[in-house]
Amino acid sequence: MQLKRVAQAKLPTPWGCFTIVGFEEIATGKDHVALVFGDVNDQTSILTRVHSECLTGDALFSLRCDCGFQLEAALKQIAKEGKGILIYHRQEGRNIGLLNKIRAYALQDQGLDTVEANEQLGFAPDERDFTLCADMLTLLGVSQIRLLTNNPEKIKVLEQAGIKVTERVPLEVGENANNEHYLATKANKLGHLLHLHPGNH
Ligand SMILES: Nc1nc2c(ncn2[C@@H]2O[C@H](COP(=O)(O)OP(=O)(O)OP(=O)(O)O)[C@@H](O)[C@H]2O)c(=O)[nH]1
Ligand SMILES: [Zn+2]
Repeated sequence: MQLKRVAQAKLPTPWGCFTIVGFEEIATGKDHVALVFGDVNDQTSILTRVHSECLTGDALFSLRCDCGFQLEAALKQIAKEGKGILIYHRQEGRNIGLLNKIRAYALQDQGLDTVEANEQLGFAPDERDFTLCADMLTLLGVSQIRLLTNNPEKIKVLEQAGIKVTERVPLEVGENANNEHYLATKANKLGHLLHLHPGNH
């Protein structure tokens, strides 16, 4: 276990009242949170979103990516379902950090795609470690999930880490004129399962 559970409190949102649970990585002190809705310990397969931190999309309204739209849609869907979990995985920029993501954006402004930009900066296309998310689920007493994602790699790593993913629930929102090339690269180079509508927004 790489994390400890530290604190929890109510978190009212426009879509319902969640419980925010705070975790700390034992090795580094880095914090992560999960938003929990309803009874997630009833032995059913729990609707879950593993959301990677994206300050620009989640909080600053960026249209370069689909993150903010996915965050809102996932919280709404979990509240509508009456139970579920959103893990807010604090590995910004696919874990290269905010400042390197801005460097990667600058390279994309010069014509590189999201994968080439990471590589030019000396990083793998995706540096995230989803085993931490499996640990958060374990600390929440959840071992079986229906995962809101378009990324098959997330399912693979969570299953290897001992979480049973009984279903993939697609989360395709937020396509726009600014991110269509970015989304196409995710589909073509990173294996994301997306149905895109280029030029049709
Ligand atoms: N390095 C880098 N990170 C990015 C870029 N654009 C978005 N991100 C980060 O990518 C992460 C989100 O990953 P995505 O590839 O959008 O989606 P995913 O989480 O793999 O898959 P879904 O579950 O389908 O959303 C967040 O941490 C963003 O900050 C970029 O151009 N470069
Ligand atoms: Zn984003």
